[in-house]
Amino acid sequence: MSAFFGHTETSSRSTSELQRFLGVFRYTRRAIQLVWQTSRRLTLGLMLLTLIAGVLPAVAAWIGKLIVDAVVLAMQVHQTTGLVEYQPVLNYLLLEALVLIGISATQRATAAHQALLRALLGQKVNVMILEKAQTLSLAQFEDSEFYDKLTRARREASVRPLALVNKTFTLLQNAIALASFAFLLIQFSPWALLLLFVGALPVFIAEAKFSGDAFQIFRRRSPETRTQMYLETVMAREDSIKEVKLFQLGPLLLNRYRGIFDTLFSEDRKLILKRETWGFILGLLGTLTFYAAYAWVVLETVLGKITLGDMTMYLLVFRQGQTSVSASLTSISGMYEDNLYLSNLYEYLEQPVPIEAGQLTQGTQPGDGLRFENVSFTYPGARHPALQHINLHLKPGESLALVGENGSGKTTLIKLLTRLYEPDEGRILLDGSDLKDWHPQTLRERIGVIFQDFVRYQFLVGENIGMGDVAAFSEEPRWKKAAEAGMADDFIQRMSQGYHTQLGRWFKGGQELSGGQWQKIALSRAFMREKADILVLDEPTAAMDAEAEAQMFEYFRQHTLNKMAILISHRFSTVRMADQIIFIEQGQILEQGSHEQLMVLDGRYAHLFNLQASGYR
Ligand SMILES: Nc1ncnc2c1ncn2[C@@H]1O[C@H](COP(=O)(O)OP(=O)(O)OP(=O)(O)O)[C@@H](O)[C@H]1O
Repeated sequence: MSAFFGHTETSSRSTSELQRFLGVFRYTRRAIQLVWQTSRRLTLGLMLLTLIAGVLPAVAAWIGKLIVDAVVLAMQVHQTTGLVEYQPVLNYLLLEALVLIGISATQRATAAHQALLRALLGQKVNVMILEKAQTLSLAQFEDSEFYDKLTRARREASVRPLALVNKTFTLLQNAIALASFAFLLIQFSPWALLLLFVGALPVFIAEAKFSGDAFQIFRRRSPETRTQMYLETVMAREDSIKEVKLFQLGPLLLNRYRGIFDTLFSEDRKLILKRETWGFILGLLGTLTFYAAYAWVVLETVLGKITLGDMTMYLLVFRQGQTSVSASLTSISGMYEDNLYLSNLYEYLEQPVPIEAGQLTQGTQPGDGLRFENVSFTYPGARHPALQHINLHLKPGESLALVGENGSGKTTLIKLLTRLYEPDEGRILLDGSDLKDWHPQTLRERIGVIFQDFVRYQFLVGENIGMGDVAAFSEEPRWKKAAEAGMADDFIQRMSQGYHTQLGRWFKGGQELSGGQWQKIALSRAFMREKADILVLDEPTAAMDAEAEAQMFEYFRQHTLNKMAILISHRFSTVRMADQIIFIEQGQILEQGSHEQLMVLDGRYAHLFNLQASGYR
């Protein structure tokens, strides 16, 4: 045994191991609650079937005994009197057949209940996972440890709650069956009962140990599993296959994919072989105890202490009892495993959600606009700050352009403004009040943002635009108005089904758009937000031709008279149109002012502007 467990355990250690083992069952109650909430009728049905299925085998064994005894009696009667008494035996046979039909009907009904519950529960848990995802912050999604938790929860947890409940019921069923077998067996000898339990114990201990190991492996390897999933996506998705083909990345990626599998598989193989070998060896103990009991019962029958009917019954009861004990113990160790997996689901569901406690729907100085006061921010885990001591003021009706090299912090500034992250230092004020104090809903309604990596929804063209304002998601006249502003109306009109054309390649009849066309869709989405008075465009025009970009920005300025507009662009021909320009370098404001002021300053902005202008000449 010590080779199996690797070391001898001290008693205090075994106590804490036992506590840990029992502690893991705490999710059983919650899983049952979850199943109960999913469907009371099905859960009750399942419980009832469990009870019936628990009692019927003992009844069948009891009738079996009556049949044999009736046969023996009939044989004796026939030998002594010559009479043939079929009737009692036939009656018992009929009864036994009915009980067996009952058993098979309960099995089918149980399977049907389980299948229905599985579908309902899978959906419920998936919705819970997705609902929770909506409440989490962007920073949580970017944290790889948290992301692992989410992946683990999504992969396994939707089937685990039902598995756990099924096992709980199986345990209950086996416990009932065992109680009824025990009732019959104890009349033979209490020792036989003890033998029954002792024979099954080693298998159980092995099972519990190995399921714990399997879970630890599952948990530890989730980064590898995630890499596998990622490689599958890269090699089999339409948006990456282009590059994979042209760069001939297939073999390289496949090799990496195979490599991960090989490492994981060799670990799996070790565990499987160990599990099954020990299962067999320890299972032998069970077989041995069965044959010991067999010999004992046979001996008692030969000695005439019990009838032939009793012998058949006891043997049947002992064998089925043994199956029930090992099934119960396997259920328990399986429950242990399911509980471990479920702990993962609940760890995810109980992940603290950032509290957005603000209540303001109006600022203390309406009309003051947007202010950054000494704002600094470092990404979690990053060594250098992404933004440092940012100060700016943008009044209603003004436009601001952010320029700077790649990675200088422009998008980060927008992420802070939209509260996807909180500043580490300083404050961001809207109409005189800290963004933190604003009601999140009001704030979201006031800000319209299109990021450079905006989402290309595989929905209808119109819906892609409608996404900009969920309240008007399906309002066709609004789609059109926004599309006109975003310069998308022309090409949409020319599409096969106009605003009802399906976009993307995922679904039947979907049409793909060019990069610039997608950007026009994204821009139109921004124009859907009629109520928003802060409009942010983070390089949404990079794929458009220069003329379209200038035209768009001009339109944008005209239609955002009392609004605040923030634009990130690498094109100085557009940037120059903004009232205020901020040049950011390595997270700090290097230069700030209007185009004219910055040109007079003759610094970095003027240098880059002239560089680009000479390129155009
Ligand atoms: N989610 C993130 N986690 C950690 N660091 C990040 C994250 N996003 C950006 N950074 C880092 O913060 C810095 C600023 O990035 P940001 O995206 O704000 O640059 P940018 O000025 O918008 O660049 P570009 O012109 O390329 O869009 C960069 O050094 C980048 O590596």
